[in-house]
Amino acid sequence: MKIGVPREIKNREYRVGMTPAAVHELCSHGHQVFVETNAGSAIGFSDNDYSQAGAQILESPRAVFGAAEMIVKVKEPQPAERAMLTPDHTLFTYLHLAPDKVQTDDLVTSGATCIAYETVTDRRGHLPLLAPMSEVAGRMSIQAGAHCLEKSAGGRGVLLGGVPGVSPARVTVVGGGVVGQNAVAMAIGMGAQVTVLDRDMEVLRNLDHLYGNRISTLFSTVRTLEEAIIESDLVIGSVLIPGASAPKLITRNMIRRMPEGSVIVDVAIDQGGCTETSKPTTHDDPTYIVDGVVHYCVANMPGAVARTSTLALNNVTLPFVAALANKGPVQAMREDPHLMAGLNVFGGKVTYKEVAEATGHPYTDPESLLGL
Ligand SMILES: NC(=O)C1=CN([C@@H]2O[C@H](COP(=O)(O)OP(=O)(O)OC[C@H]3O[C@@H](n4cnc5c(N)ncnc54)[C@H](O)[C@@H]3O)[C@@H](O)[C@H]2O)C=CC1
Ligand SMILES: CC(=O)C(=O)O
Ligand SMILES: [Mg+2]
Repeated sequence: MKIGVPREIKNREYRVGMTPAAVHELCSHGHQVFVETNAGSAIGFSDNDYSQAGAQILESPRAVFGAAEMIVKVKEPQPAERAMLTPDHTLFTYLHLAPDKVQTDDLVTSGATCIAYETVTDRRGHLPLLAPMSEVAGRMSIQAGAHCLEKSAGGRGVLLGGVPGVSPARVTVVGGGVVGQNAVAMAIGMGAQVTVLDRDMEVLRNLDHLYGNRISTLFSTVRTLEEAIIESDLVIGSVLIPGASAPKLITRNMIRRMPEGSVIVDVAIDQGGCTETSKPTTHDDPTYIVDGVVHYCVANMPGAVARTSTLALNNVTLPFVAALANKGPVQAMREDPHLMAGLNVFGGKVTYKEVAEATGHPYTDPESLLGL
């Protein structure tokens, strides 16, 4: 198969869809890989590294899209990239379609086969292609939050760990999944006082087992959430209902009652955000203030630590890229229901229920389309 790796064009996005090691693996299976010039140069993967791995370097995104049958990326395709997609393309990348009707409409119009990393599943029902970026974003969320709590960033001037004789900051993590668990680990490491809310008792039991009375766990209801939020210095928004728009659990009324200069890091912003006041921001301009509360809502947080993130992402995507290339996308999905769970748009039809519901497109069952 002919595989294309364009340079990412989202704001401050330095990750790349395939590392030279991944390219080498694909080429050794007999595939052809086309990499856009400088696709990885910002994180130490030069054009020469890719050439030595067996790739052909092309000068423009148009040349890559023109040469390739499958496009392997990191972030959702931007408008200029969507305009280059055709029914002959398979697109394998993060998509986050539910809160993004415009992108969904464009992918439907393109006729391409669009497989979203974030809805591919595994045997345990987890999301293996989202997990490494959630690990990164969860760890970063506490770093970002600690910085936003500083006065110069608009925060209330609180140190997460406090000092002897002065209480530590109160950190509330809403959603104890992969982002949440990594945020908890960092917040504890920095000496904060941590509360985690979730609706899955197994998640809360595991956290309790790990940290005992170092943290508080709360079953998430409107009441417990409200009580925790209004007392927090730092809130991490990390809920997810796979494929769906994030529920707006944290209301404007709760935010109004938080202390002046407190901080919300809404990691769930890529699915639309879990507060009523969240809107996506960029690494260039990551925060804004509503009712005295600093909001950090960067939708591609792992892009800031792009080398670590690219290596972590390739560890999990490579087996799927290889299966798609070796078998062809339709056969690969027929043989693997977990890969098929990633199919969001196919031949002009929306094949993921939550995306169809959120964007007003009719839903088509992927099994029927793939002839199962
Ligand atoms: N902004 C960024 O750069 C990045 C954002 N993310 C996003 O972070 C979000 C979280 O991802 P993961 O931790 O991997 O998901 P996950 O599925 O591992 O965890 C989500 C948790 O939310 C919980 N939850 C669902 N409804 C809830 C409710 N009403 N109250 C409390 N908890 C509830 C679930 O039980 C689950 O434990 C996703 O939207 C993901 O796309 C991930 C990586 C990077
Ligand atoms: C998951 C995601 O949105 C990211 O890594 O940018
Ligand atoms: Mg206030």
